[in-house]
Amino acid sequence: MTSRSAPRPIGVLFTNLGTPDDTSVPAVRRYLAEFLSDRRVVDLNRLLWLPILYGVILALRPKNSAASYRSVWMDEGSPLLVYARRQVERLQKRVDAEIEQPVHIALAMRYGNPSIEAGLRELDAAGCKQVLILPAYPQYSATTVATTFDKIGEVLADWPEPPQLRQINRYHDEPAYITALANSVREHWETNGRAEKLVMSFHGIPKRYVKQGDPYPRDCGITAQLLAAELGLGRNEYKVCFQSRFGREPWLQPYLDQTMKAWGKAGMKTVDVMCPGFSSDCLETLEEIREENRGYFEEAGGDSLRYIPALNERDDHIDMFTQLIKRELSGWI
Ligand SMILES: C=CC1=C(C)c2cc3[nH]c(cc4nc(cc5[nH]c(cc1n2)c(C)c5CCC(=O)O)C(CCC(=O)O)=C4C)c(C)c3C=C
Ligand SMILES: [Fe+2]
Ligand SMILES: [Fe+2]
Repeated sequence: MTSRSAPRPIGVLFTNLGTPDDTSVPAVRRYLAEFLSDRRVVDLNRLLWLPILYGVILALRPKNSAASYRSVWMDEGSPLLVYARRQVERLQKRVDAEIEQPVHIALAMRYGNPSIEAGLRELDAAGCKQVLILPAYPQYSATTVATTFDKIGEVLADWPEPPQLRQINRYHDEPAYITALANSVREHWETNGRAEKLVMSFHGIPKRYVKQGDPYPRDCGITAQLLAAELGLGRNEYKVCFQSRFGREPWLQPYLDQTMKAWGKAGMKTVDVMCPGFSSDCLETLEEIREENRGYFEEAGGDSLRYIPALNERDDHIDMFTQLIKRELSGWI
């Protein structure tokens, strides 16, 4: 520091995927159009994909998706955004208490609002010349993390003096993250007892992306192994599955929906399902797991699928983010 004036604040851009602004069909269509036009998400040739996207998907899907969003919407808005806001609010308090230098945390979503541009402008207005990017995805995938960095680069390409940047690519094996996950499972077991199996369900991606080099399933496997070891689970006591398949090509397997149907049919009575890849509850956990997959399991003969909530604004989750930020800011603070 060359000047003796008050130190400049350091910025943290805390990001997640994004969600529609409301549950109307036009708002969901707007969100899906932005999301599904991203080449990192759907990499098909534009001449092939855009007619399918605009002619078929955006004509049909928003109506069903809007109904699903309505079933999970909270008084304050979309769960993903509500939990992300709470995380940032709590994290800001913790960072203020633990780091002497001012650190300003801004929330931004890759698609929709608050946008990446709005988040970067908020940090700029606060005087941040150094910014740490923290995508709230524990496991790296080009479809989530890389596209966030792409968007930040795209926005900053128009700025005369972009801030100095650092980025966090993943935190899939952070001891504090594994501990927080294990705590959430143990608390669930204390209240509900233990089901016959614990399922760790991760969002899927097309297998083809993995063949092209996306390391995402490796990150998921490491999280799962560390968590199983922390909980003392044997190989037959848990299973890793992948959910949220989209389109016709093969995605990562085993598929959660097929597993739930098969287990219900085979006579299993209870199953606990958690989603260690989702830092916040959202449509994919609250609707797809707690409603849709519970239906598959129970209709096939199971008694109950019990969903273990995401880490959301838990203290141990905020502790983990605080530790991560402190470590990644070393040399700046
Ligand atoms: C089309 C391909 C998709 C890829 C690849 C993909 C990867 C991916 N997504 C998440 C996290 C989330 N996805 C969410 C919703 C969602 N995902 C897709 C498609 C792909 N995701 C769609 C079309 C949707 C929208 C909902 C729907 O219409 O079914 C969400 C929830 C958003 C919310 O508003 O609550 C999250 C979170 C990860 C982690 C990931 C790759 C690892
Ligand atoms: Fe997704
Ligand atoms: Fe889904």
